[in-house]
Amino acid sequence: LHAPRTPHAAMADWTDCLDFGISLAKQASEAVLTAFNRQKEVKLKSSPADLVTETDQRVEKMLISAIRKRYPQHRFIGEESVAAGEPLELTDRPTWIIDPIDGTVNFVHRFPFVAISIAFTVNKQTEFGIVYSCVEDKLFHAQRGRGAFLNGEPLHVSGQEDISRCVVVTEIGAERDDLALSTLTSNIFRLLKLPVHGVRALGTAAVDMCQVATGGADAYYHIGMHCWDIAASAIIVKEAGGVVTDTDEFDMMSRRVIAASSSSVANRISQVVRAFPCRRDCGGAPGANGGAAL
Ligand SMILES: O=P(O)(O)O[C@H]1[C@H](O)[C@@H](O)[C@H](O)[C@@H](O)[C@@H]1O
Ligand SMILES: [Mg+2]
Ligand SMILES: [Mg+2]
Repeated sequence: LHAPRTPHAAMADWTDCLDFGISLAKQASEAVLTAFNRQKEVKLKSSPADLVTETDQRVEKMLISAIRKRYPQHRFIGEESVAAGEPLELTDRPTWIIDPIDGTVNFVHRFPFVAISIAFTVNKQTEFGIVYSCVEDKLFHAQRGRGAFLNGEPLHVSGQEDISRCVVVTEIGAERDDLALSTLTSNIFRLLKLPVHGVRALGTAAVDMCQVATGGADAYYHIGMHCWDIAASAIIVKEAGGVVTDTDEFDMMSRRVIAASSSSVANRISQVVRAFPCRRDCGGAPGANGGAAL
């Protein structure tokens, strides 16, 4: 059952790729910070709140070309490459899942939470994740089975089991249609009425989710994000002892996620939070879940 399904899995240790990914994330952060206070040319993607800048595109190209030069056989899923028409397909091949700037709205507004998010999968299993919160200079990373770290210090979730003692992080993404907005705002209303201690949103899914790994938040949920927003932070939460789920198994392509300090908190959130229909990023049946509980 555990025999490698492809020759790639025979190379059990991906530390060289992780170290290279971390060095690239630091390089990319320099480019993001150089542009952070400068005038930006902003383009729209899926909605008036889904922005992209030349820096997003340039950073992603830099990351992919550097990785391709070192690992020519590897595959890529990059937010801006997909936006430019590249196919979004996760295979068994070693794959880098890249969000060059997570929090582009923040980047455009100089709201100081922007991150580079890089995940790496083999046989569709995440081997490591890197989230670099550039302005904060906080490098989160995790390697499968080897723990989660913030600037080299080990991370552990809060372990909170009581939803009424939780700080919950979420995002109101780029959707501006009535169904999405009424679903998302009523989710926040129901959580606050439980009550929970607080609801927070930093404007970057990756950094939001890493707060669960630090114990600074106790849960995170999001509907409508994409695989590149959360692929890296998902393994960081899991390696910090947290739970990452959806209705059942976590499926990074489903565009729904719950990350929590404990399964009891994850279960409570899945009872309270409702989803709206989202087309899957790839694979499986088209996104169902029209407003049902997660
Ligand atoms: O900034 P990007 O990479 O586009 O990702 C954000 C997404 O676009 C928003 O819809 C979400 O609300 C944010 O949490 C993501 O970080
Ligand atoms: Mg993103
Ligand atoms: Mg992005």
